[in-house]
Amino acid sequence: MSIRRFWSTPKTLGDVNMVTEELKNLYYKRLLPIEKYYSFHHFHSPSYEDADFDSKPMVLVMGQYSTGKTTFIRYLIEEDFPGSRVGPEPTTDCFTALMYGEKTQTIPGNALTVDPKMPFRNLDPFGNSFLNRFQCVQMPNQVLESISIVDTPGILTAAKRKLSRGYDFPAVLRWFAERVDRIILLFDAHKLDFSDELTRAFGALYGYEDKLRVVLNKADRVDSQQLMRAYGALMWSLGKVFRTPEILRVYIGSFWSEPRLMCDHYQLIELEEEDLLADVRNLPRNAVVRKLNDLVKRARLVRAHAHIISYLKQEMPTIFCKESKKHNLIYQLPVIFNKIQQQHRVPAGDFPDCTKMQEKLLGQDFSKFKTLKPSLMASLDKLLTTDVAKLVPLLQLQEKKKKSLPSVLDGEFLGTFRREHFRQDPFKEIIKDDESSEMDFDEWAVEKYKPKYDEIFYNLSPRDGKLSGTKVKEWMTTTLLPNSVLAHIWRLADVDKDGMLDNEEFALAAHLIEGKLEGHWLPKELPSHLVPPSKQPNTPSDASI
Ligand SMILES: Nc1ncnc2c1ncn2[C@@H]1O[C@H](COP(=O)(O)OP(=O)(O)OP(=O)(O)O)[C@@H](O)[C@H]1O
Ligand SMILES: [Ca+2]
Repeated sequence: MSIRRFWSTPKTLGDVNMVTEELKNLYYKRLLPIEKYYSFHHFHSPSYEDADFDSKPMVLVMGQYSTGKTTFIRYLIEEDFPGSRVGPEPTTDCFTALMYGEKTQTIPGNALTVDPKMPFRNLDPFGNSFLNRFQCVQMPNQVLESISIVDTPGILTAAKRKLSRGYDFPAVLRWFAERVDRIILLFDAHKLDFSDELTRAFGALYGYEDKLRVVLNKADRVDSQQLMRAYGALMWSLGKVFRTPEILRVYIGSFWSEPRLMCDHYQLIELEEEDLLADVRNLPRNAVVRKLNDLVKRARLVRAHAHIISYLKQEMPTIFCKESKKHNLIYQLPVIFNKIQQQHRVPAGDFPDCTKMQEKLLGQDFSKFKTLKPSLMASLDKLLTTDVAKLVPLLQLQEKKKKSLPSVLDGEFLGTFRREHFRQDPFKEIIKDDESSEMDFDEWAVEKYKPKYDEIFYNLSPRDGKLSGTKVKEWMTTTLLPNSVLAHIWRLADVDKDGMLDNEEFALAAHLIEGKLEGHWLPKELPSHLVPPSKQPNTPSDASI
């Protein structure tokens, strides 16, 4: 795809910025003072900073070890990234944030937390053992121009987890879950497994179910009967840990750029892939709405928190028995939650997890807590009612503008061929037995294989010397390569962009497919020695200098 090509263009940026600026303004003016006043950051989550509002939409990829997280990311960004390792055993032991950068570089966790331009400053409290396992890889990748992606260490089964990680893994996941736009949770259809660490990690996602997309990966490795069983088991287990399993969308697929195994549900996999990629593609468009949602969610939690803290303060005796009263209050917290709900009409869903709150309260001196400050609460109510409502027309305006943009999807080759695939490796690898080719324009690298490709070409009965997209697609899909890869090959091969292939272009397509099946990378753009002779620009002699 170059996935990027389907994302909003900078034309809408003005409005996006307007809404973002307004969100920042609301946060700093209305929310932050209350957060500070009631020590919200200590209990729940660090304060937002500019970078939290300004950063690109982020996708968190998580799941049990070896479910194909790193492979999935490589597939999304259509190239390999520094430090990535793929293998059957637990391989990734780092959180890696993949972000756009002019040049490829790796920034270690400790440096990231001091960079105000990065949205990672307040990861600091997770300590050194985490920061040593956190890094950012910047690279000039087209997909990363629109989104950032976070690769996470695989979640281990109890048997594999001999050593603890040395940092609060679920808490780190929660930190990311709060800030990202999408959480992609991978399962292996072949080896479905629910460990205790996994269940604990789910706790970290509590309240962010709306961002979650579940993937049942490697679905081509099992037959339909096994797939049905795996799907059923997955839904059952998810139902036990999530409050609203029915809204969870599960995508069945095999997300990598290798040929798939032929199976009864092959077509389903293609459709699901299309759906999930469309979802990811739409993230930049929905990013502002997501930020608004998260701000509202946070404001509601802040409101509940302010009521809890001030209630506790009010119940504390001034002089005697402070400790015993404190313990009593902590014990009664569920009842207190109930009271606040009724007295102040705070919805039950706005409250934090009671057990976690009890744990946090243990170490606190309640007498230092603050009482309810009406002016702050009024400001918060204003945020939740009028201020947010004022932003809606801005969002709609933005929505309208988007629709008027010419859809880049138009004119794209065939419905399902929306993605193309490119890799960074030097293309000469593909023509490995052509080492002698010293960029000689007279010699087309595909020429010597052309007769065998011609045979296929003429067998497909071209009309007026050309094959239509539909016919070529039919033939291409017999290779079982994912559509994303085939669409990229199509883009490279249809040199004159007329939506059809002549015999030279077809030979080129077939040559690229063969190279891919042999395990070589595809080039991003067509190198000149692969451009068919009839499509070569005019002879070099009249090229201007
Ligand atoms: N769609 C797929 N179909 C079949 N095999 C796959 C698929 N995706 C990945 N694999 C294989 O599964 C193994 C694990 O892949 P990968 O290392 O990407 O997983 P991971 O979730 O990142 O693992 P870890 O948690 O250990 O980092 C690799 O051997 C990889 O080749
Ligand atoms: Ca990995």
